[in-house]
Amino acid sequence: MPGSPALLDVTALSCGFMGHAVCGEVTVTIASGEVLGIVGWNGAGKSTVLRTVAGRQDALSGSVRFRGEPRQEESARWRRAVSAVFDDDAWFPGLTVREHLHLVAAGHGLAAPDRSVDQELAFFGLEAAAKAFPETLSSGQRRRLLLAAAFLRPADLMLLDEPEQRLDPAMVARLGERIVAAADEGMAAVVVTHDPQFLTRVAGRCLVIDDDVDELTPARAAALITGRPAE
Ligand SMILES: Nc1ncnc2c1ncn2[C@@H]1O[C@H](COP(=O)(O)OP(=O)(O)OP(=O)(O)O)[C@@H](O)[C@H]1O
Repeated sequence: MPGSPALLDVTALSCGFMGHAVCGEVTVTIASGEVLGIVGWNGAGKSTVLRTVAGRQDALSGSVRFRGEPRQEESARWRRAVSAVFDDDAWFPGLTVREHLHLVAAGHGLAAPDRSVDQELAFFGLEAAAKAFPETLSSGQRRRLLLAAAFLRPADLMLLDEPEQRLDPAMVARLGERIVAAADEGMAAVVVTHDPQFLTRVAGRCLVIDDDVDELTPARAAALITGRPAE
């Protein structure tokens, strides 16, 4: 809508530890329906930036605004709107895969929780593991469970840190389709990835994180991280 605020407005955000920035300042605006990729070498600061945007660690300086207002990481409004997947899975050891998803469905007040949970179990190929406890899952199955929980709940914005990690190629392709479909319905996403194919499949724009932070097209960013010239 003309004149309406961006969904997410990141301005001169400096991210790091103990007062030291790990990368250049980030300034970017994201609208509903946009998918922003983030790439960069190991240790460049991608996860630190995503965690800072999410409010999981304090910014050194700069701001993050959500729907035109300062993002308050502890507010129910922000947590209701934002679904995040980081590499820090934590489970209730006594709950099965299905029960974890039911917990998420109940927490977000889904109208038809049984059907929604069944759909995500099917989409993420977890039907056979529905009665398993997390500790008995493979690392890829645990990642599938994290993603199933993230997609089960409603979200206006998804923050995904290397979501393709540990997934088999068929699941990576399905995940890409799922992100694109969600964006087509208005969800915005920020996706950190090392996978050039996945990047160009899902992202409409891309930030390259380094001492300076630049915005490139996903095709150019994919060429950069694979070390070949862009076509
Ligand atoms: N808790 C921490 N305390 C201090 N420094 C940290 C901490 N976590 C990460 N760092 C440092 O911050 C820098 C950026 O780390 P970050 O995890 O954001 O990189 P990344 O781009 O996501 O890397 P990768 O591609 O390997 O996942 C690295 O030099 C890392 O050693």
